[in-house]
Amino acid sequence: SRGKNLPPGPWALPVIGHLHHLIGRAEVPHRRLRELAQRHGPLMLLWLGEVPTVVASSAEAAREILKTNDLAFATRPMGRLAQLWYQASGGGLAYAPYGDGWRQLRKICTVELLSHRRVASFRPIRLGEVGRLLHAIAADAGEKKPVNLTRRIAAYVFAATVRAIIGSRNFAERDAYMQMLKDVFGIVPGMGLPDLFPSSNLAMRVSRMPALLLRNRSNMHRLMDVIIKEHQEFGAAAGGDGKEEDLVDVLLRLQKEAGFQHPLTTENDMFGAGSETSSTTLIWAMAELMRNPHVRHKLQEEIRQEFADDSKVTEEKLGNLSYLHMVIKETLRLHPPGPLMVPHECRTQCQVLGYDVPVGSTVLVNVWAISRDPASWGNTAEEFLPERFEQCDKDFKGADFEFIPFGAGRRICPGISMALANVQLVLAVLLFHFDFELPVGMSPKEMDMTEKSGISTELKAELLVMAVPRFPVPQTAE
Ligand code: HEM
Repeated sequence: SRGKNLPPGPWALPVIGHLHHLIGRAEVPHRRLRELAQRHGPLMLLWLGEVPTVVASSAEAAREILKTNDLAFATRPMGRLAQLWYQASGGGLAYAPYGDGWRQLRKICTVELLSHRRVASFRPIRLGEVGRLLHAIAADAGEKKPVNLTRRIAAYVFAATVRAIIGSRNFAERDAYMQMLKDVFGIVPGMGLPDLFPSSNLAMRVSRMPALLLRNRSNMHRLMDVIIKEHQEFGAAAGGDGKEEDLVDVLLRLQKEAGFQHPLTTENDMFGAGSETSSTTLIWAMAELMRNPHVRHKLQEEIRQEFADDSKVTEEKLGNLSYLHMVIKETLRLHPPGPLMVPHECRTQCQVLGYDVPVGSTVLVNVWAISRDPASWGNTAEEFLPERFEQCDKDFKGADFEFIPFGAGRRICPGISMALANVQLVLAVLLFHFDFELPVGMSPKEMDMTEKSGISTELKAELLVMAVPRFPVPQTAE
């Protein structure tokens, strides 16, 4: 650090560095990091065990990292757990080091897998699965029992994602796969012992995470291998029977056509990044709507007016629902599923807010703190107030860095269209077909909104509601 102007931070201890400020605390890491930033400033340097970690907690700091110095921060830190998870595949897309391999995968993702055209081609899948979701809720309502929205929504998103990726609902051991994904997503990146003390073999041996990751990795790969073999044997779905290609078909085709080395390593990323984040967003949105009945009623009125003549929701008209879009933005502002984004790493010497950022340091952007900063959002920053988006035209590309739930710059989330297609549709159909109430005896103010920490930050308690059918649920074609 000699001669360097390093970012400030709280007091540190030998060996563990600043870990005592984070570990063993009741708060989830992004909340604790905001408290520290309020005392030490919008750019801090923390030693998390052996790992120098720079934490950005203001829109200005985020802009300098993700725009001004985008290239210097374009890579990801590959901790020991990520190395175990990805092994020879080199980081899938989400953890690939910046370079040709990442560029190739990223292009495939944006042009082939997650383009607007591809997302539109999955419309029949979404409609089919949304039909199942509505029927399941109608059945719960018929029996006058509470609907477990957390489970129902997670099952919808997972099924829609599985079908987009493998082309079928028939996925051997799908519940087991879903649970394995949940376990893996429960690990906060960079916070496991082996990541905090990468030079220590003892850390690797005493942590239970390596065994959990290895077990889940080999089971998930075994299941995916069966699917890939089936696709190879029976050919692409698009081969003549008029069915759209699924994502495994596309990857296999590209690998054959261009001899790519990497493509087949992205499918687990797609399952994880695609399903956990979208279902987390939907559950937070429904929880906020239950806590704020006036917002729910206003949104319901907009949706019912738009679709009154059709007696069902159609995707083509979702673009007309301006209040729905405000509700989704407000949900992602207060509850970004990745509150600390996905970690970046500093590759070359550079300055942020006038401080020198050490080469090789892990960089966390506290998106959660930034999107609740009163300097940008005023004294209502902690409230759920979708109308605030009426006055400002913030989009998801993070132009002013006050609102970056999908990140920004080169590594911005490539799945925005896919995520929004699911979130918009599910919210619109639920609120069109049903009225929702909290179970008897529970008031909106009493709802437990505690967060559960993990790669994506979910609502800790399961969301239980009473559903009352208003418009008949359509028969699905399936
Ligand atoms: C509401 C839903 C979602 C949210 C809030 C979200 C958020 C994010 C964030 C914050 C990042 C890191 C950006 C950065 O480091 O600058 C990211 C990366 C990524 N997301 Fe998403 N995401 C969502 C849905 C999806 C979906 C549906 C997919 C794909 C099916 C997806 C695929 C990815 C991938 C592959 C990356 C890594 C990109 C790279 O490193 O180049 N995400 N996402």
